[in-house]
Amino acid sequence: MRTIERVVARGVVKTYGATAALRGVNATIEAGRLTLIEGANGSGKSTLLGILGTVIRPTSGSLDYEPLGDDVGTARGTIGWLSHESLAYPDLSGRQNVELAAGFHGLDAHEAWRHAEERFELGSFALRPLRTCSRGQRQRIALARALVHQPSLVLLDEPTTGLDRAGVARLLAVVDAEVERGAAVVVVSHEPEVFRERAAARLVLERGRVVTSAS
Ligand SMILES: Nc1ncnc2c1ncn2[C@@H]1O[C@H](COP(=O)(O)OP(=O)(O)OP(=O)(O)O)[C@@H](O)[C@H]1O
Repeated sequence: MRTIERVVARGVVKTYGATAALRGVNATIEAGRLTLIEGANGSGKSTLLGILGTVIRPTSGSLDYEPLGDDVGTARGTIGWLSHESLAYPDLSGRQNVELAAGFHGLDAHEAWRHAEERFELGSFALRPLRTCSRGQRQRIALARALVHQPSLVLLDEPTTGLDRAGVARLLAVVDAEVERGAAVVVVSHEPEVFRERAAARLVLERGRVVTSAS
């Protein structure tokens, strides 16, 4: 699989009717480091993550997934996404969800499950229908699913949601391992202090604009 080394957003605008969610965002996301996106409710964080993840089309502006280029279809195969709506099937078990995602990426489902089970410490809860799992358990399965194909761009929207202290510690270990592996990891969080010390770059949004960009 070809990998993304850098994502460059230039002049990205996204409007929903009369609402301007993003008003000309310039940003560079680099591989091998954690980029933290911060901002108040409604400042455009999830919209920006959605655009980086190719699930939302910008109204104007451009995205370049270096060295793959601007074709979102090519980039999509190497993106891992953890979102509010974990995009998983509630009637399937966690294991089936992970195996399905592995199959989607052309991986051996059994092998992918064994690896995910060990890495994310997925206990017997992962064998029950997802809808019967707690929020924290679902979040762990969603993370396992998002990372099953070793994506080079990892997008995590509010990844601490529903996690207890041990869960947050486990999540941070996964974030560190992904950065170490060389992935570009982007986190949107209302708890930025949890990530700040390991974030090599920060983007602070205010009403659709980047007001602080530090690395
Ligand atoms: N599908 C949509 N249709 C209409 N307006 C939208 C849509 N998605 C987002 N918006 C608007 O765009 C703006 C930015 O929303 P976005 O969800 O990106 O903000 P956010 O910073 O992630 O917010 P939060 O911290 O509350 O999750 C908001 O004013 C929101 O109401």
